[in-house]
Amino acid sequence: MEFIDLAPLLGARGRVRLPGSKSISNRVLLLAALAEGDTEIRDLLASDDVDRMLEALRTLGVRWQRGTGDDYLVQGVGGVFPVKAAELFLGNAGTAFRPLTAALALAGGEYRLSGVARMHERPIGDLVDALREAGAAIDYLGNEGYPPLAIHAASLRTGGALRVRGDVSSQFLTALLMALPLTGAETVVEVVGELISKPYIAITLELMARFGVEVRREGWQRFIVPAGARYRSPGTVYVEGDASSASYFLAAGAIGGGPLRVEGVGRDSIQGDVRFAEALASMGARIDMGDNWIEARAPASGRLRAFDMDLNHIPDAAMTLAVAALFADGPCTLRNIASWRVKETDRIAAMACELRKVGATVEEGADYLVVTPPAALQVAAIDTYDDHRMAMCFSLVSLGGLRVRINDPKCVNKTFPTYFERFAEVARTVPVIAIDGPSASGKGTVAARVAAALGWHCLDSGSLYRIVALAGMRAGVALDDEAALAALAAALPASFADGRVLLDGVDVSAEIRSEACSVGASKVAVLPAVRAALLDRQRDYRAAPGLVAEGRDIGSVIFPDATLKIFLTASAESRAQRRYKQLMEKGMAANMESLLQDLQERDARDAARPVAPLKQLPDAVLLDTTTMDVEQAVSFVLERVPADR
Ligand SMILES: Nc1ncnc2c1ncn2[C@@H]1O[C@H](COP(=O)(O)OP(=O)(O)OP(=O)(O)O)[C@@H](O)[C@H]1O
Ligand SMILES: Nc1ccn([C@@H]2O[C@H](COP(=O)(O)O)[C@@H](O)[C@H]2O)c(=O)n1
Repeated sequence: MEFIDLAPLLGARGRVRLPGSKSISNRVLLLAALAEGDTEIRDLLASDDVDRMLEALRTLGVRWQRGTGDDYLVQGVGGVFPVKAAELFLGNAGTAFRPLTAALALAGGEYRLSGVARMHERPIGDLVDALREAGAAIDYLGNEGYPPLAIHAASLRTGGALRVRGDVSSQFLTALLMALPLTGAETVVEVVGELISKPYIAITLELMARFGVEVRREGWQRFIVPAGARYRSPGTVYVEGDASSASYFLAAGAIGGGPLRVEGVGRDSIQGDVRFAEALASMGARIDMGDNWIEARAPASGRLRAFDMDLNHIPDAAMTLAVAALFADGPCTLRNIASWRVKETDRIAAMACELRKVGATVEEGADYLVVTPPAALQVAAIDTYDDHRMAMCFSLVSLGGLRVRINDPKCVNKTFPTYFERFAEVARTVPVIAIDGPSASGKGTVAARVAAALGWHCLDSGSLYRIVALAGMRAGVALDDEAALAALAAALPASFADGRVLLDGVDVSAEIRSEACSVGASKVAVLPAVRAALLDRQRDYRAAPGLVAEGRDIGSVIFPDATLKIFLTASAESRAQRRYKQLMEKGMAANMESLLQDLQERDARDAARPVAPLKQLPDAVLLDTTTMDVEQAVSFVLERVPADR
C-alpha cells in the first residue's frame, strides 16, 4: 500500500491559490458542450473527475481544446450530441455521471454508462425514475437502482410536471434541471422530500442562467424550466477556486495559528461551501474575507470551541469539521449528514473508524456523528477508502504535533492532485537538527548540549542499535540473524529516562557503551530489516518544539527534510584519544591501539554498507572538530539554526 507520512507540525500559515471548483468545472463543461457557440473556460480544475467529463464529451463528439495552463475552449453542439451511440466510463465522478445520464436520456441515442465499483454502489434510481416519468428508456445493467446503465432512444413526453426525490442526493435535481432545456418544453420539477445540499442547486441555477436559461424557483420544492429555453455560450467563464478544498486550509489556519489565506473564493462566491468559514468562526476561529479570498486564524483564546451544528448545507466541507473537532475543547456534534453515506464511500462509517484510530471517542448514528477529542492524539495510519476528502481531512491531524500516515494518498487526484504539495507549503514542521558522523566524533555530546540550549528533545539513535545488539546477545541470537533481530527491534522494550537507557525496565546505560555492544551495534546496523524496524520509532521522537537527532543516517533516511544537517567529524586519532579519555574517566579499561582499530573498522563498516551508509550529504554542513573544543562545536551548530522555523 502506498502511503505518505506527514511530519508533525507546529502550525500552519501562508497563502494557497486554490484549484478550480469541481462542481463548477463539470457543470460548466456540460453546459458549454450543450450550448450554441464556443465557450472559453478559464481555470478549469485539473483532476480525475474533470478528466472523466472531458473524455466523455470527446466521445460524444464534442470538440474541445486545451489552451494555456488550465484554460479550455469548448465548441458547443447546440443540444445535439454528434455521436448517437457510445460507451462512457465515468470513474467515480458523480458530477459527471448524474448530469450525463439525464442529458443523454433526453438527447436521444444508445449509450452505456459505467464507472468504478464504488460508482456502481451509489444510488441513481431516483434520477432514473424521474427521467422515466418523462418517457426516457433506461435499463439497469447491474443492480436495480444503481449504475451501470443502458440508455436508449425513446419518444419523450415533453412538458408537464416531473417529480424527483431531493433527500438522497441533490445531484439528481441538478442533473434534471440541466438536461430539461433539451426538450424545449416548459417543465415543472417538483421535489419530493426535503431537498438536501441546497447550495449546490443554487450553483446549478446560477450557471444555467449564465448560459441563458433562467429557471424559476418556488422555494426549494418547485422549479420551472421555461419553454423554448436554449443554452447560449456566455463567451468566457471563469471557474472559481474550490470552496470545499478551501476548507482544509482554513481549518489548518484555525488549528495551527495562521494566518492562512486561500485565494480564489471569497465573499462573492457562488459556492455554498464558503459557509464553512462561518462554521469555523462559530468554533472561535478568526475569519476575514475579501471578494476573492478568505483568511483563517486561531481563536484569540488559542483553543477551538466545541460545536453542535446542522451541516446539511455544507456536506462536503462538513467532513473537515469532523477532523477539526479533534482540536476542540469538548464533544462536537455533526447533524443532518445522512448524504455522507452515499458518497465516494460511506463517509460516516469511514470517518468514525479513522477518528477512533487517532484516539477520539466517536458516536455514530444514521445521520450524525459525535466526536469527543482525546486527551492526546495517537500516531495512526489512516485508510482513505478511495475518498479524496478522507485523505485531505486527515492531513490536519499532523497539526497536533504528531506524525500521521495517509494510505493511498493519490486518491486526492479526484479533485486536488497537488494537495500534499500545497499543504507542505503552508505547514510549519517541527524542526529537526540532524547530526551525523563517525564514531566518537562528539555527536552525542554536541547534540545533547544543543538540545538543552534550545529546549528541544534529543535522540541518540545509535543507542537503539546498541540495545538491539545487547538484546540479541542476551537472547543468544546470532548478530547476522536478520529476521530474529528485526523481530527484536520491532518490539524493543527500551525506554529513556533522565539520561538513562532502560531495557525491560533495567538500566543498561553503561552496558550498551561496552566495546562488545559498540561492535555488535555496527553489525546489526547493516541489516536492512533491523533498520526498517527502527525507522518509525525514531521518527516519532520528532515533537514540538523541536528535535536534535544524531547518528549515521539521520539526515539521509530518518529526517531527510531536517531543518539543519550537520556532518560532525574529527581525525581518527583525536576521536580515539577522546574515547580513551572518556573510558578512563568512567574507570573502564581501554587500550589506545585497539580503540583506534575498532573505531576505524566500525567507520569502515558503517560507510561501506549498502543501506543507509555513513556519508556526508551534499546539503549537510561539515563540522570538523579536530581542533575545536565542545563549546566551540556547540556554538557552531547553534549559530546555524534558522531563526524563523
Ligand atoms: N570537540 C570536542 N573536543 C574534545 N572532546 C570532545 C569533543 N566533542 C566530544 N568530545 C568528547 O569525546 C567523547 C566522545 O564523544 P561522544 O560520545 O559525544 O561521541 P559520539 O560521536 O556520540 O560517539 P558514538 O558515535 O560512539 O556514540 C566524549 O567524552 C566527549 O566529551
Ligand atoms: N543512525 C544510526 C546510528 C547508529 N548506527 C549504528 O550503530 C552503531 C552505534 O552507534 P553510536 O552512535 O552509538 O556509536 C554505529 O556504529 C552504527 O553502526 C547506525 O547505523 N545508524
